[in-house]
Amino acid sequence: MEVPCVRVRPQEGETTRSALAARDLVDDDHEITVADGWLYVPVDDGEAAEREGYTVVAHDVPPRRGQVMPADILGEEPSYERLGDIAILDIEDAEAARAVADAIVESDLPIDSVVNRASKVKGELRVRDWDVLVGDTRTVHREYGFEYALDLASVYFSPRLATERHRVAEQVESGERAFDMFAGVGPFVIPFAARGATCVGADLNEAAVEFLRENAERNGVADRVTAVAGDVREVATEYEGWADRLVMNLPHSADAFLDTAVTLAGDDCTLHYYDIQHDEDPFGPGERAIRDAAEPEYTVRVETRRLVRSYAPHEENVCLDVRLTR
Ligand SMILES: C[S@@+](CC[C@H](N)C(=O)[O-])C[C@H]1O[C@@H](n2cnc3c(N)ncnc32)[C@H](O)[C@@H]1O
Repeated sequence: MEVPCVRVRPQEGETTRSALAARDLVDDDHEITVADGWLYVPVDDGEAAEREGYTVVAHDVPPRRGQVMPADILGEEPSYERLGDIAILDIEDAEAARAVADAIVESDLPIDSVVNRASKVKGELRVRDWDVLVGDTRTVHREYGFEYALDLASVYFSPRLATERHRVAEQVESGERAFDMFAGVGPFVIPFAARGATCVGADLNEAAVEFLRENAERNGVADRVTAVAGDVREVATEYEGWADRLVMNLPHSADAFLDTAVTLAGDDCTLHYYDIQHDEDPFGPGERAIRDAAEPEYTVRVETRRLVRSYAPHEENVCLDVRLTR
C-alpha cells in the first residue's frame, strides 16, 4: 500500500527515524523499508515532514504486524528475567510455570528457551537446579557490549549484577594487573581486559573456566586474560604480591579467602569485596574482616560502601571498595 514516506540513504536511517519519532511523525502501522538503495520511513503527516526539510514520496510499504507480548496471551504481565535467549522464571506452581512458558514462546519475543528455578544456588560452585520447560540452558548473553557464552546448568551467572560490574569496570585503567578470585565465565575480567588490564581469573568450576577462555576469545581479549581452574588458595601461590586490583564476588564466604587476597595484593591494591549481611549493619562485618586480615601490613582505606541490591528481607548484597597500601 502506498503511504507518505521520508526517503533517505540507509546510513542516515536511524538518525532520521529518531528525529521523526521525536516530532511524533513516524507511522507505526507500516514497516520501514529499503528499496533501490533508499530507506523509506513511513510518516503520518507527509506535509509536516516536508516542512521539517525531509524529502517525502509516496511509496509502497507493508503494514506492520503488532508485536504479540506474553501479557497479550496471558491477560497479565508475567514476571521473568532475560538471559540471552533464555527466559528465567521463579514460579513454584508447575502448571502456572508451564502456562507462562507457553505464552513466552508463542509471543514475538526473541526467546528460544524457558527455565524455572528448581533450587537455590548451592554448593561451592553456586550453580542451581533448573526445570527446563522449553529449549535448553545454553545461551550467549550480551552485557554492556560484551558477549558471554554460558550454560546455566553448569555455571553461575546473574544478569542482575550488570550495573555493578560496569561500575567496577569503569575504574580500571590500562596497564593495571587485575585478579578475579571467583571469576565465573568472566563478566568482570573481560571488560577489565578490554580497558587494557592484564587479567587473571580463577575459578574452582572447570566448566566456568572453559567458558571464560571461550569468552575471552569471543570478545577479542584472550591475549590479556589468563584463566586458571582450581581453588584460588592454591592458584594464588603463583601470583604473590601481583595484583593492583582484586575482585571477590563470593558473598557469604568471601571472608574465608581474605588471607589469600592479602597474599595476592601488591603494594597498592584496590579490593572489591562482595558480601551479604543483615541490613542493620551491612558493611561492618566485611570491613572488620578485611582489617583483621590486612592490618598492620597494609593501611586499609574503605573508599566506597555500596548497596548493590536487596538479597532477601533484611539482607543486603553490598560491595566494599577498599584500598590496601603498604
Ligand atoms: C557468585 S559466583 C561469581 C562468578 C562471577 N564473578 C560472576 O560475577 O558471575 C562465585 C564463583 O566462585 C567460584 N568458587 C567458589 N569457591 C572457589 C574457590 N575456592 N576458588 C575459586 N573459585 C571458587 C564458583 O565456582 C563460582 O563460579
